[in-house]
Parts: sequence; structure tokens; C-alpha cells
Amino acid sequence: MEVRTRAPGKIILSGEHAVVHGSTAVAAAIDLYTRVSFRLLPPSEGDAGSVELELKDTGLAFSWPSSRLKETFSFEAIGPPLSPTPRPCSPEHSKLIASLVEEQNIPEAKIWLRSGIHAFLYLYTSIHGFKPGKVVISSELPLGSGLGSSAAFCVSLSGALLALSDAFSIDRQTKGWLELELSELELVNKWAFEGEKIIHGKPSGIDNTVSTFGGSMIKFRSGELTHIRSSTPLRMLITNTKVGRNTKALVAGVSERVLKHPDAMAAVFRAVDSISKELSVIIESPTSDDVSIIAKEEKLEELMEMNQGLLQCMGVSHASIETVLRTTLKYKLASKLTGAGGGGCVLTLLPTLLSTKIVDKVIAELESCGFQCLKAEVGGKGLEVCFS
Ligand SMILES: Nc1ncnc2c1ncn2[C@@H]1O[C@H](COP(=O)(O)OP(=O)(O)O)[C@@H](O)[C@H]1O
Ligand SMILES: C[C@@](O)(CCOP(=O)(O)O)CC(=O)O
Ligand SMILES: [Mg+2]
Repeated sequence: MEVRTRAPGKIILSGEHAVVHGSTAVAAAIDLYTRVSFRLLPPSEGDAGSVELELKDTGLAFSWPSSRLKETFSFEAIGPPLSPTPRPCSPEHSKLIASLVEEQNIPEAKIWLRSGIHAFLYLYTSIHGFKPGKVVISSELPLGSGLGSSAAFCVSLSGALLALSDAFSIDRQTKGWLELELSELELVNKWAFEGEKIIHGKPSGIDNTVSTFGGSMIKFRSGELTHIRSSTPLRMLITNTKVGRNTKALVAGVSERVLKHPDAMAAVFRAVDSISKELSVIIESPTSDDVSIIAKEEKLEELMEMNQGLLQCMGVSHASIETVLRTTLKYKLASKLTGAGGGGCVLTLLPTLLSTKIVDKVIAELESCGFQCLKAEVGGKGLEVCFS
């Protein structure tokens, strides 16, 4: 039996980084997905089989003989890798997994894949031990660009692994895409969070939570999710600066600034918290006519600009992001970085009454700078599962 899963990426409308330090953030799923297919392989005679991983986006495939996994994890200090409940990857466990990743000779140019492979091995062996199996992963999301590819990776992978484990009492004969029960989604989310810890270092949990549960928009603070309803659909342009960066390093950079300037950074995080709270109230506020829609969108634009200013204070903007901000401002459009920054993606609010002609002009100008504009629906389903 094979299981397929898909989990969405996300945009953060306000509160990235500050959310790691306890502030409120507002985010939504987007209709770009990471997909996983997984099947357990029957062991052949005289051979314990292998755990195989194919990463379609990079054209790379990896394989670990089950016997090699067994031998590595026989190290007494960590006990058996199988775990019925989500738990963090201990430093000893992490060292053993790092040695298994090391053996794979990942090309130097793709060394950033390491953390994802590390998270894969942790989740696989925690949920299925050394059982041979094959996992194939592909994504519509640009990787390492602020749209939550790491969370979509961990959620779709945890969902697929759990769907073929004893942890789920799901009817595997049902055809088509299924949404899981709340308790099952919660379990997936917890495992995915452990995976995100390996990739982000110190994640807030917002990305895996949005990717697991979906919904039109969410407010998130200290692990707590609240669904919010937008009274008018928001149109966002996503511009990928194509400048590569790594969330873990950016999150660590902000924490360093907190150590150096604790009072100033606490004030910055408080300001972000207020912005996110106000943003969520405005998003939910009813609109009756064009005048009220324009007033609402103007307030949202101002809050996005204020949040961007505070992200600059945190040291996570980038010259490429500033170029996007300047370009969109020429058309009186407000933008902010989304995700970890340092390059990656920028959000621009496209007001409801903005003509298609202007949108096309902005996109053409941004693309002439070498950026890539993405169109994505804001809000949507979370993790889905399909058996075949
Ligand atoms: N489809 C994928 N294939 C392989 N690795 C992936 C995939 N999606 C995510 N990753 C892992 O996640 C990392 C990117 O995560 P991160 O730096 O948090 O950026 P973001 O989450 O914004 O895309 C990659 O370096 C890789 O390790
Ligand atoms: C910077 C942060 O707030 C969001 C990171 O998102 P992404 O990995 O850049 O898509 C980190 C986190 O909340 O875990
Ligand atoms: Mg990430």
C-alpha cells in the first residue's frame, strides 16, 4: 500500500521572528504544496532492505541499508529510536544521524539539504524504526525562500509516515483526498515541529501549524492558534528575490541581537505584537462599500510598512528586499518581507480596486530586476492524505 500526502506553504502577514520570542503573528496557508509518497518495502530474503529517500526537486536520491541503521542506533545512550510520542532529537541521537547523513556524500553545492535529510532520518526512524521503505518528496514551493518549505516538508512527511503506522486508526480503503481527524492532525503537527526544530534551530511552530491545519487565516502566539476570518479576500503579490538564505542562521542572528540589546529588542517585539493584534482586528472588520474597503486596505498597508521597519531593526532585511520595496512604492504599493528574510520572498498588498494593468506593470518591472513573481491564493486546506 502507498500513501500520498500534500501540505501547503504559508505567508506570514506580520510577526515573523518576533513570534519566536513570544509575540503574536498572523499567517495564512497558500495553494503551493509539498507532496510526499511513501510505501513500506517487503524485505527480500537474506537482505533486510533499505530506507530510501528521493528528493525530486534536487534530482538526488539517498539510501540507508536497514542493517546500517540498526547498527548505528544500537548505541546504548539513546535507546531504541522508535517513539510512540513526539520527542525532541537529543544531542547524542543527532550526532548519530549526522554520521548517517555524512556518509551520503551530498554535493557541496547542495549542502543546505543536510538539515532536511537529518529531519527525514529522525522522523522516519522514530515512527518506523528500521523497516525498509521508500519516500519520494517534491514541492511546488521555492526552497529556502520564506514560504515555509521546511514546514511543508516536515508536515507532509510526518503525515505520510504516521498514515502507514499503528498510530492512526484511519480507514485505508477510502479513496480520494482525506482530511484527518483533529487528534491525528495534532499528532502530525507535534512530530513536524520536532522536524522543524532540526531545520530552524528554534522554531516558533507557526509554519508547521499553518501547514497542518490550513484555514483562511490564523493568529498565532506561543503555540496557540486562533482562526480569523477575513471579511474581504486579500490579494497578495509574492516576489521571490531569489537570494538564497537559511532560516536557522537568521533566527540565530536575531537571538544574538536580543542578547546584545535586550531592552531595545523587547520593545521591538512588543511593537510587533501590537501590529499583529491590530492587523487581525482589521482583517476581520466588516466592509460595506468601496470606501470602507479602501480605508481597510490603507490601514493594512501602513501596518505592513511598520512591521517591515521593525524587521529592519531585527537585522533581517536585505538589499534585494529593499529593491522590491522601492519598486513597489513607485506604484504606491506597500510591501514587507515574509518568512525569515535575508533575501527570500516579499509580500505586496494588491488593493481590491487596483487595475490589472498596474499589477502587470509592477510585475514586469520586478521581473526586469531578475526577481520572480508568484501568484498564490491566500488561505486554503492544510494536510491531506490519499491511499492507493
Ligand atoms: N522539497 C524539499 N526537498 C528537500 N529539502 C527540503 C524540501 N523542502 C524543504 N527542505 C529543507 O528545508 C530547508 C529550507 O528551510 P528554511 O531555511 O526554513 O526555508 P523555508 O522554510 O522558508 O523554505 C532546505 O534547506 C531543506 O533542508
Ligand atoms: C522567522 C520565522 O518566524 C519564520 C520562518 O519562516 P521560513 O522558514 O523563512 O519560511 C521562524 C519561526 O517562526 O520558526
Ligand atoms: Mg522554514
